[in-house]
Amino acid sequence: MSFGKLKSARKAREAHSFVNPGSIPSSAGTDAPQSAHSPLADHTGACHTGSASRRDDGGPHFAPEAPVADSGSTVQGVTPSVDGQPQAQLEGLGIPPSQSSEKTRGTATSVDLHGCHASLPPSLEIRESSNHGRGIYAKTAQVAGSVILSVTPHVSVLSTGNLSHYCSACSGHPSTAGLKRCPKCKIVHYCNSICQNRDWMWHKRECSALQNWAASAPSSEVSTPSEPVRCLGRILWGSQTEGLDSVWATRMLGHRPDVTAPLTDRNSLQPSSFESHTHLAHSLVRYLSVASPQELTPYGLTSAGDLVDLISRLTTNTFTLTTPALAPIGICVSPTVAFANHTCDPNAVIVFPRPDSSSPTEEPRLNLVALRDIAPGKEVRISYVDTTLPAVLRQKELKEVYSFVCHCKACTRALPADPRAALWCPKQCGGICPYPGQDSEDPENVTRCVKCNTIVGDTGAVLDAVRVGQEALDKARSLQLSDPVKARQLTTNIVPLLVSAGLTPASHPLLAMTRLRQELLVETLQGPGLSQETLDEAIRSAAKYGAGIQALLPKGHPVRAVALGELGKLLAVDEPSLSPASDAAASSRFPPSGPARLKLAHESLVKAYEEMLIGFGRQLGGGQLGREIRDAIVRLEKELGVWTTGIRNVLEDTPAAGRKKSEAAP
Ligand SMILES: C[S@@+](CC[C@H](N)C(=O)[O-])C[C@H]1O[C@@H](n2cnc3c(N)ncnc32)[C@H](O)[C@@H]1O
Repeated sequence: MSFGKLKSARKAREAHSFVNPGSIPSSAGTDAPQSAHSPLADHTGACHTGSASRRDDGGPHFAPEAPVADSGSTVQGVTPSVDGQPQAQLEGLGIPPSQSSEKTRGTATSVDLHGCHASLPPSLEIRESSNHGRGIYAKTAQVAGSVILSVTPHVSVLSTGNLSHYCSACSGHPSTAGLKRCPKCKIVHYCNSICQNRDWMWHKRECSALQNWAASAPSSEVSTPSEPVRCLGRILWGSQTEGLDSVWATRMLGHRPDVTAPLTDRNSLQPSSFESHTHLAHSLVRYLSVASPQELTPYGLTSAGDLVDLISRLTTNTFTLTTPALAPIGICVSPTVAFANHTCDPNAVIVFPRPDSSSPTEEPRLNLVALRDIAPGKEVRISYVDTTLPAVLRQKELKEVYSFVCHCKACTRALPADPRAALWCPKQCGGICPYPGQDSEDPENVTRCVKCNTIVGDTGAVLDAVRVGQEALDKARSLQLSDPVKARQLTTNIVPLLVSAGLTPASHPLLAMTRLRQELLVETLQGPGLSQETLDEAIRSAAKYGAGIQALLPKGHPVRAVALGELGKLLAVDEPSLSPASDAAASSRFPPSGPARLKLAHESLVKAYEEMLIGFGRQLGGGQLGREIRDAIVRLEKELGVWTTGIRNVLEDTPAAGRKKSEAAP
């Protein structure tokens, strides 16, 4: 199989995360390119903002639905911008400090949506509970793999680094014809004039704002505003277009608490987020060319505080926009899906599968898919964070970004050891030991195998390895694009260190490091210098990552399906140098060579396809990725057939040839 097929999967870095709901990845400067949630986080991200839908005439407009809280991903991690705004201007905006406030919520039952969420099918309803507000509930049974809800997000924007690689209207990634650049701003790109015309209503005002921003940017690195800024721009211009009194705009901007009282405002901000929100507010006013808070009135905002409220809602209610293979490429807002609440053991996920049947004018299409059967009356829950992370890290993110403490079973259940934070038993009995506590000075700070009770000797060394691993992971991620060679070298050094410290493949940060290593190795395979050694090392990383993921995520989880698919694709790549059949060592080596390797590839791809039918929607055929995997299976079966036929011929020919020879002998 040719190598090109790998490319589509290669950047599916965190699969998990926010919606990706899971997420808007935390990225550095406000105006530095930001990525969405980590892919591993369950892709979930919700939004709190309003909704807009496309008109039949092709022009976008805001639907008459009110915005609601979204879940999912978020503009978390929006940090101070580097746009050159002097800090003193922050005070000038008069943004008030965070205060605590008490939220009152009704107890129980169905919520009157005031006709605001026409996109909600009859199989679902919104109910409100006393402890986590409104949520999506199944009215009828939902089977694992069924699409519970499918909507075109009201607003979606690409992350800055992806603006020239994906279409700003449909988020497509045309491989052959290439993308056409907007001749005016020279920043956004489209598949063709259909996509360009469809986006014009959104892009019209954005186009001049982008040009103004670039003209005043202090350097080329910050010549494009970050995606949260561009997303907010589209939301505000959209509110004006639709009318500030429209249901969408009023809910979006918090004008009508009778229709919806957004859960998130500046009062629920964590102190850690306040600075980043303030910087985002600064970037936004610059983008809108607003010189004072008074000039925000045409957008329905009466003060800088209103602006911070809006940013807070965006932060907790934005979903990560991903490719069909879960690579985060931007953010989007869907007020209806934003009703979905969080759990670390979700029964649903958000994906963007792009099935064969999809029309580019409806893409990007967000699909909420059931991961397991959901009985009538049960709440449909997604995860806002990467569920492969240990509870302590999940809780930290939920608190900082979404301002709540998760009390789900995965967070509260007293497990003897969570595989996300575990070591192998030092006696190698097959059991695992939980990570020791943080206080390595404490003589009582022991950890033991949950199976045979053996005590881990040097807990300090384990804690050191975990800390060094986390630092190296952060560093390698930050270098991934700018200096991939250095990033790869870091993974080469650190993975063995974590393994020798005893960490299991599913534990953090080893799992994430293995994944990053796989990505970086796959990058090097794209060029002409494909070596057997690098290919095999990429396969080993993919296999270890796959084993870790399978220990943590349920069957059918899209992240797990993608991991299996990537392993299968790597195994199916033509080997640059086949091991000679006589090489005795080759029979016990992983990965195997020749037909054994192809068989393994076939097994992985078939498993991946079965799981994709769940995670990416059975009625969508697993989406674009499912289609690709199915085609890869067919190609591989042909290839395996050739091998099998070749072997059969050799077996059949040998005695026959011998027979012929002896028959011919005088
Ligand atoms: C995207 S909204 C979800 C819809 C929200 N419940 C509402 O009524 O609008 C995200 C917010 O819902 C609340 N939430 C979601 N999941 C929760 C959970 N498991 N426990 C407590 N609060 C939760 C938090 O306030 C969070 O910031």
